[in-house]
Amino acid sequence: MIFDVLTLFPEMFVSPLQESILARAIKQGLFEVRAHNLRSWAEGKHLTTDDTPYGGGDGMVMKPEPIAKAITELKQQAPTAKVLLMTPQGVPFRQQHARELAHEENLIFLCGRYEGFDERVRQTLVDAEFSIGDFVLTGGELPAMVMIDAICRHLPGVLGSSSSAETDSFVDGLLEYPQYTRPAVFNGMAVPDVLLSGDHGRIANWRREQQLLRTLQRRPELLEKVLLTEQDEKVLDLLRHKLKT
Ligand SMILES: Nc1nonc1C(=O)N1CCN(Cc2ccccn2)CC1
Repeated sequence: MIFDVLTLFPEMFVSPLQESILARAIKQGLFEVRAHNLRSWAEGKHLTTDDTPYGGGDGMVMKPEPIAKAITELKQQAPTAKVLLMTPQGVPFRQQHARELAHEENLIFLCGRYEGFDERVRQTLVDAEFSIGDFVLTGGELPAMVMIDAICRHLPGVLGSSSSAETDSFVDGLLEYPQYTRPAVFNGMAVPDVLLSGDHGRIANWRREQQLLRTLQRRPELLEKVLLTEQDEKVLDLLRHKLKT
């Protein structure tokens, strides 16, 4: 997988990729991130990339020409690359998108600053628009890095053997169960006995119940979309009853 990023701040894509899992995966050649400065495709004495909005108003709008030139050039090397625009007006980015996008060979991320891009960029050059949440950031770089991180976890070999993206929160549509590690007692708080029992059937049931409880308490709306077994439904009825009392 090759991620191309078009940005005014390519340096923002250096240190997050020099640490931990992502750094190791890059070293192993599992994926590559190429951050390009949009200014390289700008014209004129000052290499202008933005201008004032037609119709007046505050802020600056990113000019269409440099972006069109950049995308055209990148697509010469990767004609099937999907162009993704980071914007608060985008589709809310979800785990399912991360899983699907991990199957692409090449993705091009368009990171905006200021008030965003000239609408003609969006209409003619962008394949999909994503938002990472209903809040306004200073630019599209962090959203692009968030998406790259989430997508990479689904690339073969990135998470290594010890864990898998298949057991993530949201994979089965439920929130994750609580995790514990040594010591067995910390500040007077003991690890639940079931986890020390060695009874893997009981542990699996306890973990599933904890997922259902946590999802019911924190994100009940997710339960509408989840495929639940009859056992799950029974547990949920009990939990709802307990929560009422
Ligand atoms: N939340 C988010 N999830 O994705 N992006 C954001 C986000 O807040 N921003 C701030 C505005 N930037 C500039 C901009 C504005 C409009 C159209 C395109 N670009 C983009 C990134």
